Amino acid sequence: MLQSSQPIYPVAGIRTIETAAMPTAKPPLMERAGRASAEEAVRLMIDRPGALLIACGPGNNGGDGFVMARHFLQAGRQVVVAFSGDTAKLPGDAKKAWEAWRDAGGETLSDLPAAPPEGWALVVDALFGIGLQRPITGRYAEWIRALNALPGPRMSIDVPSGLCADTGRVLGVAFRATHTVTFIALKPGLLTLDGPDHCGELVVKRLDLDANAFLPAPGWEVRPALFADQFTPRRLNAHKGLFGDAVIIGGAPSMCGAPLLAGRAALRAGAGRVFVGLLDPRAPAVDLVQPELMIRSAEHALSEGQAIAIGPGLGRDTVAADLLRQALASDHALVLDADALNLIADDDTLAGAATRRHAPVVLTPHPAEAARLLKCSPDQVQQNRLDAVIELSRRFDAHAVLKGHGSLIAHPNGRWLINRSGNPGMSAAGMGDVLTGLLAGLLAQRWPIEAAIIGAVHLHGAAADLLLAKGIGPIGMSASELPDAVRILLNQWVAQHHRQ
Ligand SMILES: NC(=O)C1=CN([C@@H]2O[C@H](COP(=O)(O)OP(=O)(O)OC[C@H]3O[C@@H](n4cnc5c(N)ncnc54)[C@H](O)[C@@H]3O)[C@@H](O)[C@H]2O)[C@@H](O)CC1
Ligand SMILES: [K+]
Repeated sequence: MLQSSQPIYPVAGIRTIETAAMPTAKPPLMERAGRASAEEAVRLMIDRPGALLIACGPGNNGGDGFVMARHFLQAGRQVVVAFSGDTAKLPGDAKKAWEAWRDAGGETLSDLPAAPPEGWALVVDALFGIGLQRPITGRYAEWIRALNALPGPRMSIDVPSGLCADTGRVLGVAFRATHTVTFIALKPGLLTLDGPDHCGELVVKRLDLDANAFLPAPGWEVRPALFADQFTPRRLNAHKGLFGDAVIIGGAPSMCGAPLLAGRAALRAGAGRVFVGLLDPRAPAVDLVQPELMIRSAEHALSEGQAIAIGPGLGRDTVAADLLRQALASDHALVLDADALNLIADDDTLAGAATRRHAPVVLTPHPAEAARLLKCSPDQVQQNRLDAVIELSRRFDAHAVLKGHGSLIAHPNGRWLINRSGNPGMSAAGMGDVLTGLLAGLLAQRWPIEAAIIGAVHLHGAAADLLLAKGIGPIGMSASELPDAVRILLNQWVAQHHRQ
């Protein structure tokens, strides 16, 4: 079954939904959140007898922790609650949750207790959620460090404490959960930058709310269901002309590997023919590993194909700039990667030509390339990856993909998505070239632009995940291994989709 995509809301959106839903919510949202957390915790504690520890913070995230604790107490389970704040200062709902815990006979410790000899059945982080406002210091930082050092499963309520729910940045120090139960909908910071490293397994509890009915989602999680319309089985009476021609331009002297990798990926993604236009005059006339690739001079290749990707190993000299100018003037869908992005960042005329294009443009920068395009530092891009990709798309009136864990996609219509496939095996040279080739390959087959981008980004990560599952990586996974895995997945997905 191709699972449908889940909506993603920044904190401001979650707040809007909460405010709209709260007045009429029966049972109240905090009761639902605490109960949902308890249900998830039960699953994690199967075969783990003994007490669980819940560390509660000074806001409503702490309130969820008190509700959860009460459920376990009432179910006869040993539960220890630590809360170092002043109960008189708890916000309304959290105060009620603490009172209900106290009235049920629960005790609250003002400091973290020593772990029992057999360890905790589960450690629960209910310190901070979406209300985190600044870096964590002092006692809360000490608590988080101590909790992180404990063995066994560790669960975060809503957001790992210390993680910015909008950006995935660690503010000071952050709880490292093995499991995170998040409420109402996904948040961007759980899915990109340092978010996935801190969330562990991520579960969404909607609290019986249809978030989209309160506020249309601005962003979505990437899932194959979003591009499954393109999964067409091939007719028996098919020929290569039906699957389009992809063109890859790049390969200045000593940089021919990059466009060849992209070309191989385009072939494995199903393009009928792939032209690779190389700048290096001494480049080999044939790729002996992949002789199907049609190697041409860069100039010659530009006159072929339905989709062009330019940039891998392109270099930045005047010949490269001139080729880019020609590619921008063509009527084809155009993928700009690597040095094509660097050239545009340095030349306002080229940037203007990219922005004014009628046919679609896709920018696929890594954070350093995005920084050059946005005239800021890579750190600034990483501080808020979502804002950066939206700004890139807006500034160039183009589709933009910001690479890195939790790759982000922004479309000129304002819609954005976050991809969750992929693993650290992809931190290797040539992986970006493979993504560029996949995009060109899907565009050549006339996938609509959004489906091609979402599909290529997801396939790229999913292929690496398939290799990982076979023991090929993360250490030593190489870009040349990805295209074969892409082919396996695409064929599986098409077959699966048509069995449903
Ligand atoms: N509002 C609602 O309707 C619901 C809220 N829920 C829970 O409530 C959470 C949000 O609650 P809040 O808005 O109270 O926010 P939090 O509980 O995340 O934290 C806010 C509190 O922490 C303090 N604080 C923020 N950053 C700090 C720092 N670095 N060091 C020390 N103190 C810091 C603030 O002054 C405030 O007291 C959600 O994440 C979720 O867990 C759920 O119960 C679902 C319903
Ligand atoms: K938390």
